[in-house]
Amino acid sequence: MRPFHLVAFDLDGTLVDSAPDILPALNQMMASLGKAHVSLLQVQQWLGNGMAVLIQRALTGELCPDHYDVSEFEQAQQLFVEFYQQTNGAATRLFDQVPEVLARLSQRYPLAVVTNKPRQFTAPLLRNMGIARFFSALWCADDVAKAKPEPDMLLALARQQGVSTADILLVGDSENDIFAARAAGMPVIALSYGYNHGQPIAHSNPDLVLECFSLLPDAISSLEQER
Ligand SMILES: O=C(O)COP(=O)(O)O
Ligand SMILES: [Mg+2]
Repeated sequence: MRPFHLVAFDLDGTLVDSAPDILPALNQMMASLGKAHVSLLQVQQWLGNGMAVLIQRALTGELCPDHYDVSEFEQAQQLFVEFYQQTNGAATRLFDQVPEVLARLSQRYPLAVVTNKPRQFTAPLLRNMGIARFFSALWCADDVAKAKPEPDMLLALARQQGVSTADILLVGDSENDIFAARAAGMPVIALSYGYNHGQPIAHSNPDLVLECFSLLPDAISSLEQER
């Protein structure tokens, strides 16, 4: 039995379903550039690698956007930032049981958010969803050199909090969370309901896969028992 010292959460697809606000912002961007609309399903499959990659995926229609026009991308990014500022939080919803479980876990562990979302959208969204108060640390993609799947933000969190990465549990929804956790030497639990490029998250071999957030406290206890 070895307790965790901190629990870190991914945001999009783990705590919040944000695709319903990202979709209209992306489609306003596409319309402004004279391009065809994208679908909710596409957005759900393209989320997870941060804002720049999401925009490149929308512009090319491809998950691995090798070739895109750099000046069109820069214009698109400015447009997306402007439009997402207006939609961020409007239709985004917390997944089932998120505030209840965070309230319970926060009695026991310091909690953190580690997200590929830019900070300018993350901080207001956490406040708007009423969950900012549960977190004592926040690391976003633009706070570090490389976003997840690189481990930069997980290592920065561990350094900042003076906690070994092996004593931090990451909770995420995407292979990017699993790869980052593995590279940082962190145990990781995955939620199966989030965004993972249309693939089952079990394929990325997290320590545990859960179907709903309410199962988290018991799952954390069982991982602690096995350590
Ligand atoms: O912005 C994204 O693409 C995903 O953000 P996340 O790391 O909170 O899932
Ligand atoms: Mg996510």
